[in-house]
Amino acid sequence: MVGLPARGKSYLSNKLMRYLKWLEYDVKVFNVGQLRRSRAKQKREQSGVKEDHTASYFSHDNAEATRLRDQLASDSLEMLIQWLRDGGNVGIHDATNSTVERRAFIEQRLAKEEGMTLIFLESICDDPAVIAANVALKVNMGDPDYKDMSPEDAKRDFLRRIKEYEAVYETITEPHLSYFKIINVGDQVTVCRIHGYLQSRIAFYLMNLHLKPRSIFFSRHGESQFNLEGKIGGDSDLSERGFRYSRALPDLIKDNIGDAPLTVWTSTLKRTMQTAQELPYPKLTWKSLDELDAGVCDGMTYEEIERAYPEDFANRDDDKFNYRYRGGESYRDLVTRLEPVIMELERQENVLVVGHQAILRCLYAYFHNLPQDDLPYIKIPLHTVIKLTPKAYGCDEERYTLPIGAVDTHRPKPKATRHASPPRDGTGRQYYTEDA
Ligand SMILES: O=P(O)(O)OC[C@H]1O[C@@](CO)(OP(=O)(O)O)[C@@H](O)[C@@H]1O
Repeated sequence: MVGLPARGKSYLSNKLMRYLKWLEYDVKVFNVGQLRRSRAKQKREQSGVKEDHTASYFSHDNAEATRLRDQLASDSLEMLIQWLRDGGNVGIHDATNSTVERRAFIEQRLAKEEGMTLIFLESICDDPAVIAANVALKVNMGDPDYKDMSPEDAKRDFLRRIKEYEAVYETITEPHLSYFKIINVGDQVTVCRIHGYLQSRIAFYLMNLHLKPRSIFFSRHGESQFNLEGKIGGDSDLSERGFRYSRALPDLIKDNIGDAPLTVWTSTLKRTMQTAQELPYPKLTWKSLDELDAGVCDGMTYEEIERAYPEDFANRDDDKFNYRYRGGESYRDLVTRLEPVIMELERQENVLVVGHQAILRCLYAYFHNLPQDDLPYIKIPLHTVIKLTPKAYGCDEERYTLPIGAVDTHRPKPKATRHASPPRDGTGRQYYTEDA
């Protein structure tokens, strides 16, 4: 990363990490500010010495502090390189890296490693509202740098820190470097020496980002005939209760967003289109939103599948994310199929996706950064609207359940599986961090 403090570098690092992880790359952010704070904490605990990390520490006239900061950035880079050597795919060095000299140092260090590609991502931001929001986030989110200061003093100090960086900041002009430059989070993206699939995907993703406030609504279709009969897949009509849900949905949405514009997305299957039919908004039908293809099991109940294909049934319980139905799909296949949908969801403003159980689990897991093992078991009940509001880190969530009965199609995770998932923090919320 390259950029002044409060330009959303950590925001972009974490967002990019979430996207690439969802696409199954192994990604890690190495935040130099976090390293600085954890080392200072260690020192305080061991020797009682409390380091001063107020703005003067960030002054480039302060030779000793500059040496310390360069050392931290270098140590963090070494950790990143080691992590890549151990098999990681994408390491993100989240620091200011705001001078030609610092970038040259990184370049020289990486030239010694075989098979590693270096790309800079510079975040430039001259929108005062975005900068002010980032400053407020830093000051008001209990950042350890400012835990002993009043919010006013913290803000003053942080603005001084920004000034210290402005004094030496050099935007990327080195013509030989590979880089993306992103201006005001998605308004403009410049790419230089970007090649190949992964790099192009990243460029494409950055181009579609925006910070406008908006909400994303998820609803499964109303209860279907197949849901009532416990059958999976198919293309059945809604049940009588499902149609009642489709008639009640417009008021629920209207109560929520008033006259704000909204686009409704459905799959090509009858149950989602019937659910959306009363909604007075522009609609888009996506083949990519069709439910997970259950192959030879399409139209069967879980009991029938267990009887006809006992081994498959057990394998699915054993590793539901990877299990692919005979002649059909796995959840892993769905994630690949849904990538264009995610890209478009990032670009859009208010959207209501009227989808299916498996499809909505995949989309929901992206927004909440949930691990693969948990993804196929996420609860997406019928007759419930889930509202996600993207925030600086992660999403706020509200759920609205309409009082119209429906069957429960959720099968819980069996108790003992061979691939028990390690405990992970799947909230998607990250502590707000800044530069070293
Ligand atoms: O992966 P599991 O938990 O089986 O859930 C997916 C299933 O959900 C269902 C309902 O059981 O979705 P939908 O309501 O859209 O029909 C099936 O069609 C689909 O196969």
